[in-house]
Amino acid sequence: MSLMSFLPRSGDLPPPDRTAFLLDFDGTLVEIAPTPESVKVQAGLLATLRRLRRKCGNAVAVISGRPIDQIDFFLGDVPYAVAGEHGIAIRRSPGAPIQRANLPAVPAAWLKQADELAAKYPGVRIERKKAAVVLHFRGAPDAGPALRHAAEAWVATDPRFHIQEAKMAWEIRPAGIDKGHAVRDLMAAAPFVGRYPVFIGDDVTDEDGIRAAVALGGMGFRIPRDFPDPAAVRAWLAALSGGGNDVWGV
Ligand SMILES: O=P(O)(O)OC[C@H]1O[C@H](O[C@H]2O[C@H](CO)[C@@H](O)[C@H](O)[C@H]2O)[C@H](O)[C@@H](O)[C@@H]1O
Repeated sequence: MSLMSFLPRSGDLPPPDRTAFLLDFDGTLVEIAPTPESVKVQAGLLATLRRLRRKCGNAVAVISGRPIDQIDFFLGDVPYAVAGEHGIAIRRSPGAPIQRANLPAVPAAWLKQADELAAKYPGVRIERKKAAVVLHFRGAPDAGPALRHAAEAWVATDPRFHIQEAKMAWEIRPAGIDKGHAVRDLMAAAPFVGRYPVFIGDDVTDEDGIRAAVALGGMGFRIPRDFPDPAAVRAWLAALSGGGNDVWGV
């Protein structure tokens, strides 16, 4: 497939000094892997993001469901800003303090039951975050409905929490903050403020970011609707980062 055949309306982008990139991580910049820790950052991605940052006056952020320290592990200080845990934690620039929304912790009883479910269904992984717990069933697909059933029973007792549908996973987390919040927060300050936001994601949680980018007058793209896969996103960003300022070289 040629580069041009999958480019989503790139000609509509304003020049680099007026555009900001807000990028999801799993399934967008990197391919989905069997476990959260086994994702591979493809050769060239870091160089592409560095070039894009230079070209766009630093207006490049990663907005992930992962905690910020995991994004740091995979991408270092390459993104200028990082939002983690679907917007609960935000770091506005490299080295800046992380700002966390004040949200309730997942009840200890739910965490205990989650561990019991993992023991009952080999292959199920429990990922704990500061304000959430993720029930991963990529290693045990048949356990998905039972895990969902348990999660629904939990949130039915406490309306402060909801279930975030994810890829082969159910995430139980506090309601009220989503990736749209992260987009609005980052876009309110330099170097993002006043720019045209371009959000790229692949999952249900990214729809909040896409809606927010569009509401701010920008664009949102979703894999596989607009790009076939993360390789296509990386190729597009690489072309933009290397192109001329007039038409972004693509
Ligand atoms: O918002 P994202 O950056 O897309 O993060 C979403 C979740 O990604 C991770 O889980 C997903 O990716 C794993 C690695 O490819 C995969 O094994 C798993 O099945 C997926 O659900 C991460 O573990 C979660 O914390 C993120 O919320």
